[in-house]
Amino acid sequence: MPPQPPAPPVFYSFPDTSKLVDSLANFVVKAQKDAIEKRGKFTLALSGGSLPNNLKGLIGQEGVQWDKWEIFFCDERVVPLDHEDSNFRACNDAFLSHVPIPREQIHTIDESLLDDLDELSDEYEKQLISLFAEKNAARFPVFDLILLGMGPDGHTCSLFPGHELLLETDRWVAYLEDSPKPPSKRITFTYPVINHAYRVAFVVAGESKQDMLHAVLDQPEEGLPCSRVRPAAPGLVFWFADDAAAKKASTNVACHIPCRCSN
Ligand SMILES: O=C1O[C@H](COP(=O)(O)O)[C@@H](O)[C@H](O)[C@H]1O
Repeated sequence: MPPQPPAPPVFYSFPDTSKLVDSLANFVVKAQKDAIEKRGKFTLALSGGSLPNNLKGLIGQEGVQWDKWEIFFCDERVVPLDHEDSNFRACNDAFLSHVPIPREQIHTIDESLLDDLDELSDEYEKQLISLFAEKNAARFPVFDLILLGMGPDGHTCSLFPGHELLLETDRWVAYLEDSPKPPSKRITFTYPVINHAYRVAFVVAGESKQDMLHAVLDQPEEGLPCSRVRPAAPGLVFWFADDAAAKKASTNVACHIPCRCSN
């Protein structure tokens, strides 16, 4: 059977971020229920930036099996975990420290390797291998859900427009020393990881994202970092956007209404 084309993105827009936060929480609770029923655990990758605050709707949610969650970070700044630039710290302050996920199931970079980016990214990749290779030596890690942001310049994770890492097809975790957005040293998932997830959800809010969201949805041929997120079928891409960000977004997306996510 020929490979299935990726399904069109499912696009949810909301009048304000509080409704986006509630709907995102419902979506994640459903995704973790589905994953745990089918695979006994929930593997989730988190971004930094504006995403952590949008996860607050999960705090105190009923029916969540936190002890079965495994957390990775889609990208991380090469700084100590308590540094103000750390994506772990941002997620921990806003969300992780408020829910009972065992700390050993929150996979962070090895702070002893901050001076060696090659070793640092290799070690983080080994953490991925040890979690996912349990499953008959998977060729790629298959996350149940990857939550992504989108910068005003179109970057996602630490994959920036025009950067050579957009073409990385071998390493699962790569490093860069020339991030146009400070800090300059980062590690990041690559598309082989992102595009093997069961579900990927972008969370985008604010007027500053308007033009880029329009470009990503309406000019996919531009090859912007977010446009390159096309999980292999049956992987699904979801967009959670507030109306401020969605103002210029395309009308030809699968769903363009504020709704409680049932997916
Ligand atoms: O630097 C980063 O930026 C992106 C986007 O951040 P946002 O604040 O525009 O949502 C973020 O997803 C990534 O994790 C972070 O390292």
